[in-house]
Amino acid sequence: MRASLIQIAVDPDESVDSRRRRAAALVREQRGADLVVLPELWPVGAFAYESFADEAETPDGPTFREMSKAASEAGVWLHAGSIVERAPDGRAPDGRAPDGRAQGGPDQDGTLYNTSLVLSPAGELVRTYRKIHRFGFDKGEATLMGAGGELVTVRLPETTLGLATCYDLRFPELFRGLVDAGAETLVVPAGWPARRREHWTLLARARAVENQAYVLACSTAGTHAGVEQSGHSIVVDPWGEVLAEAGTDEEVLTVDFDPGTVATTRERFPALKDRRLGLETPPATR
Ligand SMILES: O=C(O)CCC(=O)C(=O)O
Repeated sequence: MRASLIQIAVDPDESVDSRRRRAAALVREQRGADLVVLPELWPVGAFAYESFADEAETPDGPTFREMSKAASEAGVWLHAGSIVERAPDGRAPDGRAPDGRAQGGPDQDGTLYNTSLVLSPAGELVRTYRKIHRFGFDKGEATLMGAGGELVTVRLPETTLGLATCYDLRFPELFRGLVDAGAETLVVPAGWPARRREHWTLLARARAVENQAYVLACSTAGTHAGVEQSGHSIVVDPWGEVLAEAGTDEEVLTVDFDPGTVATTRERFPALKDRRLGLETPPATR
C-alpha cells in the first residue's frame, strides 16, 4: 500500500482559495498512491483563530468540492485533513457573538467543529470525524469550537483507518478505542507547533508501539498566527520503527507499507491480548 502525506505550508501571505487550489494540484500529482493525507485545518491554519468563523464551511463546502475533484482525478482515497465546520444549522459568520465565540457555544447547535473529511477514489464524502480533544485550555479552539463525541473508523480495501486529530495524539485511550473498533492504521492530521516537535515524534511512535498499528501523522509547514509549525510528518510501523519522516519545509512524504504487518505483529507479540480491563480501584490506603 502506498500513502502520500502532503505536508503543506500554511503561511498568512497565501489566501485560503489559493491554498485549496494548490492542495488540489498536489493531490492530483499523487496518482498511483492508495491513500493521500492532508493536515489539520490547512485551509485556514490551525492557530488562525480570528479567521475560524469567517472561513467556516459545511462538509460539502468549498474544500470538499476542490478535494472531491482532485481525489477522483487522481483515483485515490483522500483523508483531506480537517476544516472549520459550521454545523448545518449554524448561523452566518456575521451572526457570531461579540467575543468571537461560535454561536450556540460548544456542544450546541450551530457551533463550529474541527472536522476531518475522508473521500473515496470516486470523490464521495464517506466519513467525517469531529476532533474530540480541543486544544487551547481556556482559549483558542477549546472555546471557539465544539467537541466531537464519536470514534470514527473507515474501512479501505487494504486496511481499516482510525481517525484522530492533532491534540488527540496525547490521549492514548482514544486510540485504544479505535483499535477495539478494528483500526489498523491510525491517521493523525495536525497543525503541531515546532516548539513541541519532540512530543510529536515521541507520541506518534508511542501510539504505534502500544497499539501495534501503523501511524500516519501529517503536520503542516510554515508559520501562521506567529506559530511556527513542526513539519516532520512521520510514518511509523507497528513495531515503532520510523518508515519515513519529513523535514521542516513543505514536502510530500511517500511511503510503501504492508498493512498485513499489523496482524503478524499482533500475533507474534500478542501484548494487546494481555490487557486487564475492568480492574477494581479500591480507595487509597494511608
Ligand atoms: O498538543 C500539542 O502540543 C499541540 C496540539 C495542537 O496544536 C492542536 O491540537 O491544534
